[in-house]
Amino acid sequence: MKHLHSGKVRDLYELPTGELLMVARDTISAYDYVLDTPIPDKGRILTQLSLWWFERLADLLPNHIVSADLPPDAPAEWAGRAVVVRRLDMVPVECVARGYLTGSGLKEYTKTGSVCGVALPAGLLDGSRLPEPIFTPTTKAAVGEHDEAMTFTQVEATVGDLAPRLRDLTVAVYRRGAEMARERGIIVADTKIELGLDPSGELVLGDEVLTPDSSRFWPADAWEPGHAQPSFDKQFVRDWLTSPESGWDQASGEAPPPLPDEIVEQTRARYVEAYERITARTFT
Ligand SMILES: N#Cc1c(N)ncnc1-c1cnn(Cc2cccc(F)c2)c1
Repeated sequence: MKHLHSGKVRDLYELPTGELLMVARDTISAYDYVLDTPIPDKGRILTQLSLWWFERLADLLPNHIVSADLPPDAPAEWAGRAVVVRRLDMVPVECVARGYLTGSGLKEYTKTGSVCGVALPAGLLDGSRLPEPIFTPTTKAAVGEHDEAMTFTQVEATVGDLAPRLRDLTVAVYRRGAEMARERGIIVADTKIELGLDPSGELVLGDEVLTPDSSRFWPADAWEPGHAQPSFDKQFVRDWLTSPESGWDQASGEAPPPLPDEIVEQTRARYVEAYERITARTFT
């Protein structure tokens, strides 16, 4: 099969049928680096979680999933982490919705009092819940570049009449995911979805959806506005990398060192826990 694209943690191939195969790797990224040490089963866990969400979002909009069965000419090791999807004409906007303020949104808010042109109440802190979830689109930056915030006017200039539908669908997907995850003790602070047009001009949900790679997952019981919230899945990795034990100096510009087995195991357990809590299924 033909290799089309490699992201930090996923690859995209074209099948002889013209459909695409989206393959999730066991890699994890932290501090803008793809770490050398894989997290066993991460690709399978997040693929299965995403498939579970696609089913629960099907009443909101159609999706690109064709099959979770491994195509005949794909390597057996991809089983459970490769999904056949139909080809879409992807919208050139990263569709992001935020229910909480942190990261680049907080940075913009601190400077301007708004995010992507949306004015927010004064006095919000890192991790504050927003009065309502907001659409905070960005450009699709080239590899190695950073996405740039877009105002709704810029989205309209880019996609025309699709703009309000991108906004409404992105916020609706976020609301559904955030509500269901919160009932299971996980805050989804924000999420990025990919939308594309099918040949009939219908907007279709692509990519992966509501995973810890496409969203910020926070443990609800640790939520406390005013400082950076602990990541549900990446905190063990972040804490070790920034501890003296790793010997890594982030300011050096050098790539992080390999992770100890203990950190790998704890991180794998967090992915399993997120999957099992949200889906109420046992990961096997
Ligand atoms: N999903 C989807 C999709 C589709 N259904 N049709 C056409 N293009 C795409 C598509 C193009 N880039 N990406 C991002 C991406 C995803 C997975 C792995 C990667 F390396 C990169 C998605």
